[in-house]
Amino acid sequence: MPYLPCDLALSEFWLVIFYFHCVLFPVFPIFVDLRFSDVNNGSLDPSSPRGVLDSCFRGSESEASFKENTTQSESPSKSRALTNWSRFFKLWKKKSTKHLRTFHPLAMPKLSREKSRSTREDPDLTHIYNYRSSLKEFTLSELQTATKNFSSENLIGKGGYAEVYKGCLQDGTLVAVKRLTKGTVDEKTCGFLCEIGIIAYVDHPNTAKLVGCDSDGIHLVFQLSPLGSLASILHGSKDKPDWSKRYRIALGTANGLTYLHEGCQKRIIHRDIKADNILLTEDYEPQICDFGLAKWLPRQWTHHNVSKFEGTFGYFAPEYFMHGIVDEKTDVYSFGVLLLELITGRRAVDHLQQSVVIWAKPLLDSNDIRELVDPSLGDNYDAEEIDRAVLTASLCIEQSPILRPKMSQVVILLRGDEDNAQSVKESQKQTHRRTYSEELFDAQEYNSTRYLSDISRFKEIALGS
Ligand SMILES: Nc1ncnc2c1ncn2[C@@H]1O[C@H](COP(=O)(O)OP(=O)(O)OP(=O)(O)O)[C@@H](O)[C@H]1O
Repeated sequence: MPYLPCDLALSEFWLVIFYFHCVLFPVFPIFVDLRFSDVNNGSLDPSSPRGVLDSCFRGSESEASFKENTTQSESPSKSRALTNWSRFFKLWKKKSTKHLRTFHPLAMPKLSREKSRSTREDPDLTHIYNYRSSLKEFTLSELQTATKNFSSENLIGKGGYAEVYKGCLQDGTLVAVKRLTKGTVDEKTCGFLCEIGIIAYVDHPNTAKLVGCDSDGIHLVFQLSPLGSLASILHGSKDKPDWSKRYRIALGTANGLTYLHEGCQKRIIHRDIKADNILLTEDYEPQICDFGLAKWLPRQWTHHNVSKFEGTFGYFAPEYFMHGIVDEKTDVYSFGVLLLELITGRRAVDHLQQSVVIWAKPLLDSNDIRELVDPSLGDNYDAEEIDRAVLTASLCIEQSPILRPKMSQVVILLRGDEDNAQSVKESQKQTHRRTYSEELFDAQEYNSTRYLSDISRFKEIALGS
């Protein structure tokens, strides 16, 4: 999977976007909304663990919020989305009562600050241990013993920033030891603190379980996920999961994301939802991992602006790659791409660098379920679950964020939970709260053709194809 390097800095990226707009779409000045929207600078919430990490990040990014504007205009894409919503409610009436065991994210207890038992001197780690007194501190030699000195036979995963080794602790517990490999010492420390600051705080059955870390700050120790990542079983093995497992993975991931967005005391945007970052327990319960790019978002901020493009091409929401905007809806978009992977069995971007969104969009619009569904599933799937998943995916990848559901609505949509149907309907009727990115898209009269063409152009530039 092509990974967009962090060194694709915003300045270079704007050159690319400038090229789009000057050469391809000269009539739309892209900066217009940035200048004319009511943008206020926010400040870091000192109570957030991100505040602890402030010094690492201050100056590299900016955050902004704006006054909400409730006016909106109809666009072809909005009416198509409304059709999707009404298709969904029709489908709902057909009734599906089959429910998988799920965890209600909002039912999870919220973490409270416990009195620090830590005597550690590092203030950042002490702060983190305040949240999770159960975290263990390992010595490097303990981790070396556990992983057979980080031998290649224990290497189970490699990402853009880290290598992950299988390990066995002295008490027999199997763990995954993530060793940060890329960057300078300062960058590694930053990455480590950023990830641990969030992963130590979250606690949900559908998020990865941190066991501890080392005192040098370059190793994170997680519970081992015996099946590895979703990417490895969906794309890397002949024994692909059947539909009921895929459905369980979709629902569990949606629950985990709902918890991050709506169930935690702080809003957490993951920013790198993809098949490689969904780990699986032996009963195919998904666990979201890799919080290296995750962000806290104070409640009063509508969005966050990034100055560096990080993440994985194929999962980027249009407002992210066009304007660097990050909010819950950028995660919803990535989840929609993940859902398409589960339905179609295709990669977000395949070896021919074809995007699953570009491939699936016409089929989603014509509701061509037969063509969409992974041929390897044959007819072995629950048609109602597939219908719900297809509709949910098409809503999640809407180009305009306002038309994408919130993650809690995604859970309701996927479950086909009749009891909550009314509340989703009601929330759809409510006045839409416009986000900054929606203003941008309306101003540009962004349409489906331009959306697909921008994705294609971006793909060409990012992947050099
Ligand atoms: N707890 C775990 N159990 C089993 N395998 C794991 C575990 N954690 C990570 N892995 C494997 O290691 C891979 C890389 O891990 P991770 O995504 O955390 O690294 P990263 O360098 O931060 O990746 P990215 O490039 O996406 O930022 C995962 O895709 C997965 O295959």
